[in-house]
Amino acid sequence: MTETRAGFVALIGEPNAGKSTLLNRMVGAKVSIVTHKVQTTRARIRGIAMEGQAQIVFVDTPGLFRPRRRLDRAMVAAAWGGAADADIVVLLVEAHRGLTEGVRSILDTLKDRLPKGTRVALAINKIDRVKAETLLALSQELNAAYEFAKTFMISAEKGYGVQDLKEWLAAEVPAGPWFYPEDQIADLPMRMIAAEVTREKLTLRLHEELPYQLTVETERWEDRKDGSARIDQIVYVAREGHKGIVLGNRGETIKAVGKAAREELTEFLGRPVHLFLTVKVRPNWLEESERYNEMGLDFRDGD
Ligand SMILES: Nc1nc2c(ncn2[C@@H]2O[C@H](COP(=O)(O)OP(=O)(O)OP(=O)(O)O)[C@@H](O)[C@H]2O)c(=O)[nH]1
Repeated sequence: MTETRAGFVALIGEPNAGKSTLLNRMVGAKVSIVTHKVQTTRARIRGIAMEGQAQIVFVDTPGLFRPRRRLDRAMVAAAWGGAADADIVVLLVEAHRGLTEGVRSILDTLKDRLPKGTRVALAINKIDRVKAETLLALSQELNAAYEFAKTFMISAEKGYGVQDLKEWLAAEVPAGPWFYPEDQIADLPMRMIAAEVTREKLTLRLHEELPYQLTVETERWEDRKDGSARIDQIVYVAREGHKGIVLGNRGETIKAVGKAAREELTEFLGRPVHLFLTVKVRPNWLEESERYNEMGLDFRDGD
């Protein structure tokens, strides 16, 4: 039996570089809604891909751009947080835009901030939009600006080169046990999506009242014979007092949140959903959250 491998890979690049498209190609279509949520929740999202005996856990970071407002700074910090935790970083550069000022500033930040020894692969994306000569020149220019571990020419949209990149990542992640058992991977994205939908509805409903130490986990997911899905989730809060806020007067807040989340999930899944929400106090939430954060199972806002 071959040895198992597992590691974290951060996809970085300017906004619109194609990170979500690439992630979806490597992980599967199911995460697309999660990455769409990045824009609204500013959460760090991960998807998981298996390649042979390797488990690749992707960190899809919010777009890296020059910080202007305070919020932007928080987003950029969150993006770099993801990159610094990773075993391997993949920088996506758009073939038709080339070495832009934005890419230059990312390269500078990589030199300054990335822990020594973290390998960075270059993926020149959207190669379907340019001629071969342009590509070679661009690859040389970029490799002169940074010492990349490897250069890939890909089209995330059309799928060119994506398998090569995935196989390389699989070989590069450290040897070691998988972070997730194989049978959990299949529905993990769906569980994450479902938890994120409820989290979003809570945010919309509670605004600034929202206890910031709050997390939603999908405990159980049952696909029923009649085609519907039963989803059980737990909303964890850190204090007894927070429980009252989330429940609301006579439970009206949690009921409204559950209804809104159920409607969105029903629409997304295209079949009836029975959603059951329970609010629980978990005082040691903070310590645990670090663990969950590491595993990519948590969706708190970045600021
Ligand atoms: N022609 C072409 N278009 C692509 C390719 N990959 C991605 N795109 C398009 O580029 C646009 C941006 O792609 P996304 O995957 O959303 O980019 P992103 O990096 O996740 O963007 P942010 O979430 O804003 O950071 C979309 O319209 C994609 O369809 C490609 O290989 N070729």
